[in-house]
Amino acid sequence: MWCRRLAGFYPVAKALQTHVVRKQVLRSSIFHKNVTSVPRWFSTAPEVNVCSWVLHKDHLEVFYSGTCMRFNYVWLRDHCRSASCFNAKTNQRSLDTASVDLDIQPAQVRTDETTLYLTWPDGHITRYGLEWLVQNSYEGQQQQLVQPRILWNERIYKEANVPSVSYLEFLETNEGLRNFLHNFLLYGIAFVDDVPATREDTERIAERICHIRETIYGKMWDVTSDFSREDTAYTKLALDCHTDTTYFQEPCGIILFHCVRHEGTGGRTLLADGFYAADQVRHQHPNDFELLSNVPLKHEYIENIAGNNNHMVGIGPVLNVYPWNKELYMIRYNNYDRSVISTVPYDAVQQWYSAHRKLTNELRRPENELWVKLKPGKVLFVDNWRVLHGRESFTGYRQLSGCFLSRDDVLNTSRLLGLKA
Ligand SMILES: C[N+](C)(C)CCCC[C@H](N)C(=O)O
Ligand SMILES: O=C(O)CCC(=O)C(=O)O
Ligand SMILES: [Fe+2]
Repeated sequence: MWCRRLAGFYPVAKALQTHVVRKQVLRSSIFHKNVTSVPRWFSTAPEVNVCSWVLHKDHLEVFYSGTCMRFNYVWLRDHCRSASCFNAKTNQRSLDTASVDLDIQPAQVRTDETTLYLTWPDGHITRYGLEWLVQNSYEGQQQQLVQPRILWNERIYKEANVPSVSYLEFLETNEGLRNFLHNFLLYGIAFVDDVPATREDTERIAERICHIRETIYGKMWDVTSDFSREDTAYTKLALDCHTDTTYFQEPCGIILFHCVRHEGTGGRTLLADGFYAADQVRHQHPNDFELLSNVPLKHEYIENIAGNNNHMVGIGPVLNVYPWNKELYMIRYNNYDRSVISTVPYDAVQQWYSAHRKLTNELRRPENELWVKLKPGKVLFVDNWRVLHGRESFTGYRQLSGCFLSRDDVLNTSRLLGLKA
């Protein structure tokens, strides 16, 4: 663990044991040339949320609310929330960061029960709420998920009995929409029932959340087996699980599928939680996980038919993780659209194929597959950055209406409804 815990760090423990309450002002003269840290801790209160801090040569170490945080001095100056540095109305920085001396150090530091006060050499005073610091420090962020989720296989998803929302609740109540988005964020899939089986009503459902992401497929699209586009999706063939638009630099965040007509057999939809599968790889074969998150790949879409001339290229690894907490945020997996691998030498290529195979094996485990038959009236939302979809081959006329949404926009609406997203 990066952060030194209370029990293991003597000066803090000692300060707490003896309930030392010292409100002191430290002058910058305590920075001795050969001393990298000042071996004295200062605490503000003997109670649970005691704050202790120590000035080091190049950072301020703050212990508060069970978290040991280290702050760079330029950062502390740059994030100043005073009226002259930050516009609280627009939430924008007014301070010109380039005007901050990169060797800046505070002239004075003190804390009380709730706040850290820093006085800078020019006399400017910065105040930080201690809770704000916990929330916004690197150490605090490492202990949090950007997006809390429930990873699932078939059993977990089915046992959760996640309710669908009805067309009317979804359109007419904020609670209906909020519950729907809550489940969608947790599981990466969600259903709206009783939707009139038309393109227009599917569009209405989409636009209840945000505006539609128009792409080379248009705003609303229909998938029929007419080979109207140069892609296997437009046939009756089975499709292995994949994410869509891997060949966009930013793959579409959300897909809506509404099977408005099917007269025939087969055509069930396959869903698999890519993050569940990737997490199995992370635990069982950490090096493979690492490789899949580091090797960038190209995906490509080329079509040349009347009215549709496109050449799209997207570059990025299969697994995308936030560097500070290793949380997965996007999987880019489409073996149909994966282009030439030319970004790594031959020996890494072998390892990459082996890692890719492990992920594929996880994705294809029958117990990880959720099969659903989409019927007219049921709209499926898929988090295309997380959940893979596929389909069984089919016979007869089948028409799938749908559209894409941008992830940013769906998260925006979710946040406005009070959800953590
Ligand atoms: C969903 N919609 C029918 C519009 C797109 C079909 C795109 C198929 C493509 N192979 C991909 O995976 O992106
Ligand atoms: O036909 C289907 O069920 C899905 C086709 C597909 O993968 C797509 O349209 O992206
Ligand atoms: Fe697809």
